[in-house]
Amino acid sequence: MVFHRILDYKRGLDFYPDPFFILTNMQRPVLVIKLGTAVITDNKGVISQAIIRKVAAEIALLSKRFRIVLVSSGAVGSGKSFIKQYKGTLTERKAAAAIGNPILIRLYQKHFSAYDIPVAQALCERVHFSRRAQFLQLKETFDAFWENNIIPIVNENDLISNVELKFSDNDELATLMAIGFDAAALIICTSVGGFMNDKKEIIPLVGNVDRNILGYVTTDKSSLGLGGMTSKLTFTRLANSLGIKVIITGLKGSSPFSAALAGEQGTTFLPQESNLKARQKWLASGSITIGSILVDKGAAKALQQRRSLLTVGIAQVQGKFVQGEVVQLMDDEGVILGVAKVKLGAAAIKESLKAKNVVAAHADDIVVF
Ligand SMILES: N[C@@H](CCC(=O)OP(=O)(O)O)C(=O)O
Repeated sequence: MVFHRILDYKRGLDFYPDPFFILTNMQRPVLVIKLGTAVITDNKGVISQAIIRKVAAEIALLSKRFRIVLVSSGAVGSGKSFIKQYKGTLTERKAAAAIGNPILIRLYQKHFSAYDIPVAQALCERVHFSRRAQFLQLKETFDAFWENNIIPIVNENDLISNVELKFSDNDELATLMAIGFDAAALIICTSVGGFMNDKKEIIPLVGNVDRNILGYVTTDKSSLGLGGMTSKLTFTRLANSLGIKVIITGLKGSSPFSAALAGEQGTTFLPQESNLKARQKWLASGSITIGSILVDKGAAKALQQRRSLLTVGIAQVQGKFVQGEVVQLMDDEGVILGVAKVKLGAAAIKESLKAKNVVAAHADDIVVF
């Protein structure tokens, strides 16, 4: 009976079990919350203590019902004033992040300690997701955090991330976390408070991130962070296609995350049914922005029929990737069809574009969304 109720809860998040019922660690679904730089920064460009206090208060409550992963940007913003004549070069950003991360984590430590909740810092790199063994280690450590009521606070390990190996932004990192942990929901907090239509009204519910929805995207983004709405929607689409609910929202009101989960605030993007196994989900989430392969109509059809990808069906190769890496597959209009772990690197594919029987990715290593 109890097990049945929890499963309902995980699937829909519409059904809240008795609040006095104590959930064991594994019964609590995973909830990933991502805070962008702009949303935690005040109008003087400083991380706001009042906002961190409010976030800590609500997460302290939610942590009784969920295993929380808090992905927080703000390291570069917290550290850049220490760099003389900061211009935002990659090296300066790395230095600023290394200075800012402990400042940021001290703030979280201070405000979570009011609820006797310790925080742990997890600085992640792309390799933690693109190598399954590394992700499984990260997973074990996070289980230890949750068993001890510790909140993991995740950010990119900016100091040693060079351009090619960087996450595109923390929206990507949060999405990879949500997919890797098969989260019940991913909440992405932005300063605009949700996804807006062309009249600047927040759309409360999106069933499918289709061309119509993508048509509302403007290229506006805050001057403080890295990720804009295009990146949010790209990752939302990926998470939805793997069965994860995404909510793009803001920090309005006293309980913004609960309001978002109840569908009262922000934009909820509904997940699709997903029968993919954990390895396939990992495959779908690994290294998704290293490169892309554009396929012709014939190859797109073959992929839908779960066949291997042959080089003859490839129209274009983008980015530098090597054998064994995971890349996006796109149709001739640039729509993402899925992902594949490639048997050949970008250069080798380009050399054999016209060859008939050269396999670029084996069917077992392809996930079509
Ligand atoms: N790792 C960087 C975050 C970069 C980033 O994605 O920022 P944002 O677009 O504000 O989420 C930092 O902590 O400043």
